[in-house]
Amino acid sequence: MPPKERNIAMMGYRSVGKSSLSIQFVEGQFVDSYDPTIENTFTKITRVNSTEYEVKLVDTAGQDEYSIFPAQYSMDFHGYVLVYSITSQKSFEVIQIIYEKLLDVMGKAYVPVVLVGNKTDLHQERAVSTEDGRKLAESWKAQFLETSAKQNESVADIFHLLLMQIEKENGNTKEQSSCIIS
Ligand SMILES: Nc1nc2c(ncn2[C@@H]2O[C@H](COP(=O)(O)OP(=O)(O)OP(=O)(O)O)[C@@H](O)[C@H]2O)c(=O)[nH]1
Repeated sequence: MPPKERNIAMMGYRSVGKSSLSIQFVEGQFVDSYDPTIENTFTKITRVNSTEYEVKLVDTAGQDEYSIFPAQYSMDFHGYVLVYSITSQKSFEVIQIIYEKLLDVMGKAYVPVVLVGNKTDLHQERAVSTEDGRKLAESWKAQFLETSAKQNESVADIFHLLLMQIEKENGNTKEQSSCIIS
């Protein structure tokens, strides 16, 4: 069977680590420099349980509270990774605005989303509590993870959870049990 194609967009405020998470997932490395993204697309074959997926990952340009939701990201996407940095309250506020705009532009009450609080290695600079992140995700009925792109902590789990969430949305629940990522 050919892999299932899944298109996923990474969204969030500037400099929260969208590119770093994408590169860590796809290439298994962390580059400690900052180069603002315009748009990048990555492809990776990944397996969740016995199903193979071809993930097309679109790393978008950072957005702020004034950005209009880019129309090109409202079509042909199966799910969204919404990223903030645990060191930035502003990025946490912006992600809520991005989520509202996403639902609005999709005209749906539910869209497969994983909320990600990145940069957990910078715990001394933490500005957003785990509890606040979890509560926000609960209010969205979304999955929630805290990650470190730098230390490769929970990075693959983001995509694993989202792929499962997308399966559920498509009515395929058999893959909700135990999971293996490769
Ligand atoms: N300590 C630490 N730094 C990180 C982490 N993830 C990203 N960074 C750093 O944060 C800065 C911004 O990372 P990017 O991945 O470029 O962020 P982005 O969200 O893609 O930024 P835009 O392209 O502007 O939207 C870079 O200097 C990264 O090295 C992390 O988990 N821990």
